[in-house]
Amino acid sequence: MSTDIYPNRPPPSKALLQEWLRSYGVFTDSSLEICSMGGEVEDEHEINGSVGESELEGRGWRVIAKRDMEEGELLCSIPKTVLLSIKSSSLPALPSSSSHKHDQHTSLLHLALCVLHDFRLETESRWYGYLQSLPRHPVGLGLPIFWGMEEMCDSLGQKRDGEQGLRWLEGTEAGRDLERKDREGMGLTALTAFYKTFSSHLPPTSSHPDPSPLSSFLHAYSLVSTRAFLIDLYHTVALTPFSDLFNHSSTTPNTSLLSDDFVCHVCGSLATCPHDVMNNDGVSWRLSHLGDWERRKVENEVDSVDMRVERRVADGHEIWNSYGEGMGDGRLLVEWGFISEEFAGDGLVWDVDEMGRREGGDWEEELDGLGKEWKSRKGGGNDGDEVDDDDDGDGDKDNDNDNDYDNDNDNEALLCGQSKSESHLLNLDQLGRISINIYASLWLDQTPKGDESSTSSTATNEIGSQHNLYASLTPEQDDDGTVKTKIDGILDSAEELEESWQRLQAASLLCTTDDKVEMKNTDSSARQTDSLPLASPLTMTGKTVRVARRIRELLTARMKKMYRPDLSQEELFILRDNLNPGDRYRRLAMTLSINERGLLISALSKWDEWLDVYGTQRL
Ligand SMILES: C[S@@+](CC[C@H](N)C(=O)[O-])C[C@H]1O[C@@H](n2cnc3c(N)ncnc32)[C@H](O)[C@@H]1O
Repeated sequence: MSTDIYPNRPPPSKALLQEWLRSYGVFTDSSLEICSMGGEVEDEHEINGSVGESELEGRGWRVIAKRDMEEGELLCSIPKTVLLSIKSSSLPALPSSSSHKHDQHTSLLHLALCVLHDFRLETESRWYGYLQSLPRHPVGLGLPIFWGMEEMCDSLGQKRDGEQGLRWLEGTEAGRDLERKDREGMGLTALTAFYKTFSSHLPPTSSHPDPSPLSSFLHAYSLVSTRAFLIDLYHTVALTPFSDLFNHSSTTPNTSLLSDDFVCHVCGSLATCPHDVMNNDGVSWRLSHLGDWERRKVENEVDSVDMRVERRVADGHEIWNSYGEGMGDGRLLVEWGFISEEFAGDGLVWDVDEMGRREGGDWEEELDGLGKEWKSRKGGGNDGDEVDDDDDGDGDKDNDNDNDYDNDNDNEALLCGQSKSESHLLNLDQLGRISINIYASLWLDQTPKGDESSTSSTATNEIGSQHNLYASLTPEQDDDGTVKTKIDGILDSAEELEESWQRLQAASLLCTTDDKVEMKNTDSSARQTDSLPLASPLTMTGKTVRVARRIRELLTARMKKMYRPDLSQEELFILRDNLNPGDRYRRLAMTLSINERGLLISALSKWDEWLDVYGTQRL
């Protein structure tokens, strides 16, 4: 099945795009070269090696610097009059429908309808020179939401590949994201319903007198969802010609989109306009936050979307944009149809309700308190605002994996602090460390001493017990008899855990395997007298040990949710490496799954090592 987009037009042409950009006054630095992404061997295999250059050009572009480019240089400047948005499209306004509320998601759907309208106008559209350059294959651009969907597949083989790919996404961050999208009405059902409601609203054109199939709308939606940017209060999301040619890097982007968003929401003017309300100084309230010089500038300049070099690029290297901070592969796959394996973002995430907590209220307030206290115990200070200055000058995506967590310099630790992107997140970070938020949640679930019978370490329903303990900061008596607040109790326990882990690590470096075995079999109090660091472990409080066991269960349960959890990493690698060249979706999904399993395995091995020594203590 295919779309009815440009059925009789030539393949995407770079020359036509460049001519169109020039004619609409788009500035691009002369040292930027638009190159095809389709030249990879993998792609050639996919279409049996029988492709010409023009066909490859339909598979997407990237931008290369043809000289060294320094910080601050202007890469491109796109007048906002060139943007394709709901406001600029010639599609007549949609009738208001009570069943479709107006939010960012419906804006994307609406914009997709506008784009389809302009596709249907073919050469009569003012954006033809731009739209003809956009990728046409695969239909739906290979976004997982369409994997296995008959209308979006070129062949039975592709359908099977998509269906299998979806299985491999089970239990992964991408799989969870797809489920969430569906739950929140942003899945395939919602897209199909939208098109069913509004397709009759697309006017017939001379090239397309008949309605377009659903696949055309879904393809237009994929283009919008993978290349539209949030611009300003007037356009909201829009397609921005040329700016959308830059690929994404999560770790070392060279540039980002710059747009003044404080335009008039009625007419889009950046300069003072008749819709503005003036303050006592005769200045529009909308522009009153600007200094005199900046105000004069916005009153006189052409309003544009700009991109500047923010990290130097070396001659011959690709220029990477940032589609957003802290983007992990799960999200990249679901929203943009690719993975970068840069291991950025928050790692693996658990939902609040999976942990038996409720969003908002006491829980989040107390997490704020916990985060603050954790920071101050770890020495405050570094809020992670420091500039990443490790640029080695080659502009390469060197995988330097910035630490995304406040005050956590110990990569080997068992625990990490709160995520900078979302302080309430319950996650296992990219370094295999459990967040203090998860630790706190499980710590609170431990039944107070005296009711040990219900704290079996294997009872899975322990996650989910809602004690509402966060509601109180009242001091209480802990396992060891001391009286402390909940937050102090949690952090003392976390510190106790980390200290014991550090001793274990130090001991592992110094001891032979025999020593370790001996230690495992020795009563902890007896070990205090030995001279090696290994032989001087702390005596853990029972609650800390119980939490450690629950963390182990949490990690194991997550692993079991994945497709074929019985396979080892080695077996998975062999399976993946033996896939047919055309099994693109399966390869992507398996790679994501293998990487997430690797993270779980590395975290599990740390907790196993710790429990091997401390888990045998009598609780
Ligand atoms: C805004 S466009 C970027 C330009 C695009 N390559 C093109 O052909 O015009 C976003 C799409 O580019 C591709 N892309 C972006 N960054 C990528 C990366 N790091 N690796 C592979 N593909 C990438 C994905 O297909 C994504 O949906």
